[in-house]
Amino acid sequence: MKGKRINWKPVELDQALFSNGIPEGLVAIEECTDYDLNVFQSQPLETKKRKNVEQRYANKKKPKLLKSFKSACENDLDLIPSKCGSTFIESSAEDEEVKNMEAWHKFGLQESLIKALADQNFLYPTHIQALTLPSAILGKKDILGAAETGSGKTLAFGLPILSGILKRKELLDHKSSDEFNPLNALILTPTRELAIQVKNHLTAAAKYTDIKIAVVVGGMSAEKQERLLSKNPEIVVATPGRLWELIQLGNSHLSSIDKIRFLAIDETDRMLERGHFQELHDILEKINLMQNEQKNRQNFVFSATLTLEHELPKHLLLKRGRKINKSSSEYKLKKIIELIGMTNPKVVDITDRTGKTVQTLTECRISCSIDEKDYYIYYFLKKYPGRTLIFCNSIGCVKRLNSLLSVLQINVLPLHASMQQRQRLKNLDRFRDDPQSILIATDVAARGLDIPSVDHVLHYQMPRTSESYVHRSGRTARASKDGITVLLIDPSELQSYLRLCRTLGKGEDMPLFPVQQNILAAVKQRVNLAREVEKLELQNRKKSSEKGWLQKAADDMDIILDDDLVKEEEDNFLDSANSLKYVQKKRKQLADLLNKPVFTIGFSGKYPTLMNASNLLLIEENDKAINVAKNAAESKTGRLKAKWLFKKGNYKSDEKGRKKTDNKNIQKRKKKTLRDKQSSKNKIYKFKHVNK
Ligand SMILES: Nc1ncnc2c1ncn2[C@@H]1O[C@H](COP(=O)(O)OP(=O)(O)OP(=O)(O)O)[C@@H](O)[C@H]1O
Repeated sequence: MKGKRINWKPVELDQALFSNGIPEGLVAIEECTDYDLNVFQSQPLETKKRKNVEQRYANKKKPKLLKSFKSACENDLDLIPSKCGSTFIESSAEDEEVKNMEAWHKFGLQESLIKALADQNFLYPTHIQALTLPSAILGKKDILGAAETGSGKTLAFGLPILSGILKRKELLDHKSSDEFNPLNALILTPTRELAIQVKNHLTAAAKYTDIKIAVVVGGMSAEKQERLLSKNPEIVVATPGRLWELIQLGNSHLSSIDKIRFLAIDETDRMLERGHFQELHDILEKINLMQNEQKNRQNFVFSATLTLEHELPKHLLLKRGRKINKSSSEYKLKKIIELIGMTNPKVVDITDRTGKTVQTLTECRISCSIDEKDYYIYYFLKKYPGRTLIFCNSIGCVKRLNSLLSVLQINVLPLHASMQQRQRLKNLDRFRDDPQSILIATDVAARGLDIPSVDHVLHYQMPRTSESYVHRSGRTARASKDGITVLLIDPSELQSYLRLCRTLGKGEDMPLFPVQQNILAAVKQRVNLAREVEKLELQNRKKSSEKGWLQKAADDMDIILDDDLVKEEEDNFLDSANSLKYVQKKRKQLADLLNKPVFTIGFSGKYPTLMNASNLLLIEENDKAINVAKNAAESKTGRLKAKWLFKKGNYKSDEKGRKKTDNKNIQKRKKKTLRDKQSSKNKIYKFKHVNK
C-alpha cells in the first residue's frame, strides 16, 4: 500500500453488512455515493461534492477498490462485480465466473433466485443492480435509485424484496407461524400495464420459490382480484386507486398492510407529483401510522428522473443562495424521504448530469407547422418500417391520428386511458408481438413499459415535461440497444423545446431529422385526401345517427308528424345518399393513390432535405432512420437552428391558438422569395413555411 495515493476516508459501517460474518481477507469497502442529506441547507448547494462511481468506471479503469487491494482481495471479495462497467455487460457463456453466476452470489442471493436469473440469461447484474444490491440485501438499507431508462431498475428493488422474504420465511419456519404476516411487500406503480409487467418480471425471478405475487389494478374485475388476495400472496403489486378501494372495503389480506416489511414505489417522482395519486398519500399515511412498523420496513424508491433538475428562471437563479431551490435533486430527495418515512436511506444516482437520456439513443427533431405534422408522421412511417411508438399529449389527438392513419391504410394500435382495460392490454400485446407494429399512445405508455426492440419513438407534440420526454424516449434504446427519437415541434412549442434542451444538457438544439423534400408533395396529396375522406365520413356518420330520430320520437310518443317535417326528413335522407356516393368516389381516388408506391423503389440518391436544401444529403433506399439521423448530424453543413426556422413574424396565432401566417407578410415574402428562388435554394424552405 505504501507509496500509493488513496483518497479514502473512514465512514461508519452498517453492522448489517456483516450479518453473514466478515468475509475472509476483507480490507476495504467503497461507498458509492455521498449525497449528504443530513447537511441539507447547511452548505451552499454548489459546494456539495458528488462522488460518482459511474464516472470512475467510465474511465475504463478498474474500480479503485480492485486496483488498490487486488492482491489481498483477489476480485471475489469485492461486492461490486469486476465486470460492472456499463449498463449491460456482454458476457461469454464459456467464462467460468459466468457459468457459476459468481457476480450474483456476492450479494448473498439465494440459489433459487440465482437459478431463475440464469434461466433468463441474466449473467451479470446491471450497473444499477450492482450498486444497490449490496446495500439493500446485506446492508438492509432504504434505497433511492436513479438510473437511465431500461437499465434494470425493477430487479434492483425486486431482488432484495424476494431475497428478504425468503430469509424471513426461513427464519420464521423455526418460530410460531402466528408471527408471520402473510403480506410482506407492497410495490406501487403509476399505471396498470406497468404493474402487470412488474408482477411478471418478479414472477419469473421467483419461479423456483414458493413466493406468491398478486396484481391489483383498476379496470379489471374486483372480484377476481379479491379471489387472488384470498390466497395470501406475500407480494402485492398495485396501482394506488384500486388498492385503496380494496383497503377501504375491508379486504382481510390487506388489513395488515401497515405491517409490511418492504415497500417499493416505482416511478416515484411521477407518483408523488402534486395533484396526482391522492390514494398513494392515503396509503402512506396508513402504513406510517405505527412508528415501530415503519422502522421495520425497508423502502425502495426508483426512477430514471428521480434527480432531474429543472432549469430555473433567471430571477430565481439570482436568489439561489438565499432561497431553497425546490427543483434541486437534494430538495426533491429530502421531500421523498420525509413523505415515505424512510430511515437511513442510501442514494444511488448514476444518471448523467449532462445528458439525462440513454447514451444509445439518437435524438433529433423535425420543425414544422401543426398542419404539417401529419405529413411528416406519414412520411416517417412509410419510409422507415419498424416497431414505432407515437406519443400524443391528449386522448383526442390519439383518436384523430389513429383514424387518419387508418384511412391511409396504415395499421395502428391506439392506447389511452379511456379505452377498456382488456383492449389496452390486447393492443400492447399486439405491439409486442409484431416487429412492424405502430402504437399511438398518450403518456399512459410513457413510463416503465419494457417492450423489447422498439425502433422509433415519435413525439407528435412536445411532451409537457422534461421527465415525460425522458421516459417516452426511454421506450426505445433499452438494455444497451440503439434507438431513435424524433420530436415534431411547431412554432408554438419552440420555447418549451428550448427549455427542454437546456434542462437535458443538449446545448441549444437537437439535430434536424432529414426529410426528402421531393417526396413531400406526394405525401401531402395522400394525407390531404385522407383528411377529406375522414371528415366526410364523420359527417355521414353523424347524419345517419340523426336520421330518423324525429320519426322515431314521434312513433314513441304516438303522434303524427307534420308534412313539412316529413319532407325535411326525406331531403336529409337524399342529401346523405348523395354524400355517401361522394365519399365513395373520394375513397376510390385515395385507394388508387395508395396503390402507387410513394418512394421510388430501387433508388438511393442525394436529396434536398428539410435541413439542407442546397447541400444534398445521401439517403440510401433501405437505410434505417437511426443511420440517416446520425449521418445528417455528422454532416454539419446547413444545420438550421430551431430559432431560425421559426423566426418571429412568420407566424401569428388564430383564435384557436394555432399558429397561422400573417397574410400581408405572406404576400410580401412570396414576392421576395420568388425573386430569390433561383439564386438561393435554401430559401425555398423558408418560403414553404411562410406559405402554410
Ligand atoms: N441483469 C440483467 N441482465 C440482463 N438483462 C436484464 C438484467 N436485469 C434486467 N434486465 C432486462 O433489462 C430490461 C429493462 O429492465 P427494466 O424494465 O427493469 O428497466 P428500468 O430501468 O426499470 O426501465 P424504466 O426506467 O424504463 O422503467 C428488461 O427487459 C429486463 O428483463
